[in-house]
Amino acid sequence: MPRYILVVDQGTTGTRAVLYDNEGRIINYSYREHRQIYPRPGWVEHDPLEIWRNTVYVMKDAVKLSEIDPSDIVSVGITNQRETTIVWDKATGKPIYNAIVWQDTRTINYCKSLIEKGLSKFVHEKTGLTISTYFSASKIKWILDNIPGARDRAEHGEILFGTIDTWIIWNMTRGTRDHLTPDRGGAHVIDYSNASRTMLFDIVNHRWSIELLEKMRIPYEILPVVVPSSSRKPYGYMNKDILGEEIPIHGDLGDQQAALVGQTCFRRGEMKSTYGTGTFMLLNTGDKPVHSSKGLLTTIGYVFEGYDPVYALEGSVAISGAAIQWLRDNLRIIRDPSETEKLAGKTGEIGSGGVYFVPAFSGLYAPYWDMTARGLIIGLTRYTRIEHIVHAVLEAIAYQVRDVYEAMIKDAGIVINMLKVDGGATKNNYLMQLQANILGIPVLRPRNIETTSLGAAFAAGLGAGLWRNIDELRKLWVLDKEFKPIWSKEKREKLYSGWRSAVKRAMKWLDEVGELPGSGAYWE
Ligand SMILES: Nc1ncnc2c1ncn2[C@@H]1O[C@H](COP(=O)(O)OP(=O)(O)O)[C@@H](O)[C@H]1O
Ligand SMILES: O=P(O)(O)OC[C@H](O)CO
Repeated sequence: MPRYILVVDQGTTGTRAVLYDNEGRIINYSYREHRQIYPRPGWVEHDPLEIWRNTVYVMKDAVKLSEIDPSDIVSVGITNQRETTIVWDKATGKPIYNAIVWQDTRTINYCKSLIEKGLSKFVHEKTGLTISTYFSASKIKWILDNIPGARDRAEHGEILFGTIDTWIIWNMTRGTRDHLTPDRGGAHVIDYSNASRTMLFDIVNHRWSIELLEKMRIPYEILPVVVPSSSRKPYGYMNKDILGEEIPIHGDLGDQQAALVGQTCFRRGEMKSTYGTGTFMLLNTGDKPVHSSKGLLTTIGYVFEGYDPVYALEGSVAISGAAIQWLRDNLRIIRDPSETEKLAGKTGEIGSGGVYFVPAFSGLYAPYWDMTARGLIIGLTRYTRIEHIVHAVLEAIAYQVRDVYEAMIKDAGIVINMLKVDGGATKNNYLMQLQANILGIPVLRPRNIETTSLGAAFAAGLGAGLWRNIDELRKLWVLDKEFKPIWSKEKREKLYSGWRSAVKRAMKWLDEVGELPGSGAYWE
């Protein structure tokens, strides 16, 4: 009898439902983009109800396209853009505010105040994170402080907080009876990997940090229950109204941790880089957290029932594929991301012609962690054409990975001699070749670049007993193409040092110029 796993991969740009068989092969998938809402400079929101509607649509569509019987789906796995924050009414299911997206920088002044109060060391030791607008904590606080009545309702248990996985699982199980939190209207859960991105979770003792909740005045009552990323007991069952069958949900992972799993980086020292809206490089550091001194985050990789927890060092880059979207949506110089490959290819030996693009749209994340940096294009001359700028945008994606790679080898003290890559932007062969040239090591792309959804399928399938252990999963990774570096060391280092100079100029921009008319991005 055929047996399938249905995965929902809810990303920053869009939502994908993918059906996998028990060999880890994609049977079919469906995808839908959602609106990016920018109410002010630096603010980024999504409509949670639109995301839920899209989730239902893509699940139904993927099942229809696959022509399978939903009763053959043994489990559902969820993976999601992390940190993005939703607070909703437990009774009506209505969000009390839009989802505040991980890239949103409205809480910059609040985060600065936490740093000024000397909380950086405490936060880093407890949560593994650097105080930043990036994580959920300051976003929750913004909603509680700014939406009338929210704090009071939170204290009375009327509203719930969740990251996107929480929101989707709650909606999937809403109205069903057999789930982990019967008093909350649906399964109100978050897995360890997602919890470790809230800046409220104690990653050593595996519990919500009461000290941090008190310091930020966030009521415990609104927090979800933390569950294993792969669980034998389902968190709940998807409501029969959705696909006509009640299907158990056994897997939940933040998308970057899911990609680590999908790339089968199960051993200490194994690493991957995922190129989606942002780029995220994760290194498996085994069952103990490694604290970084070079601007990397320490995070929970995954917690699979029956295994030791796995920690990771993470280099997060906020803007990579998003810069391509910006070329398409804001500058309108391309119609489709794939055009960048051809345009950049036109430049030949000239490359970007001395142009650098620093996409600090949400400040700079790893390894710089500068919330006050803003984007720039530098090195322009009258010679510069669209293709040089496009080239500089692709280079920026690759240079940011080099920055993180440098921090990774220094922090972890290991030799890294190849990089496994995945995510939407890795379709771009030109970008992958640039990446190998800029790193000076081979770049390996697997046949399935939807590694994020594959990781969630592995988590759900392990929980449901479709696969017996992680060794079975390792065999399912298949190489598509290896990109070998071809630049000389001299060329590589010269161009990279130009990048470092460009980054320096983008840093501290808001500190230097203050708030300019029209740039109003702050929440006081
Ligand atoms: N051929 C391409 N070249 C460069 N970037 C691309 C290409 N195709 C897609 N992208 C970028 O990849 C991103 C989508 O990848 P995906 O893995 O689906 O992201 P997410 O999970 O963040 O939604 C978009 O930001 C898009 O601009
Ligand atoms: O939506 P993605 O794939 O760019 O991933 C977003 C990350 O999870 C943010 O931390």
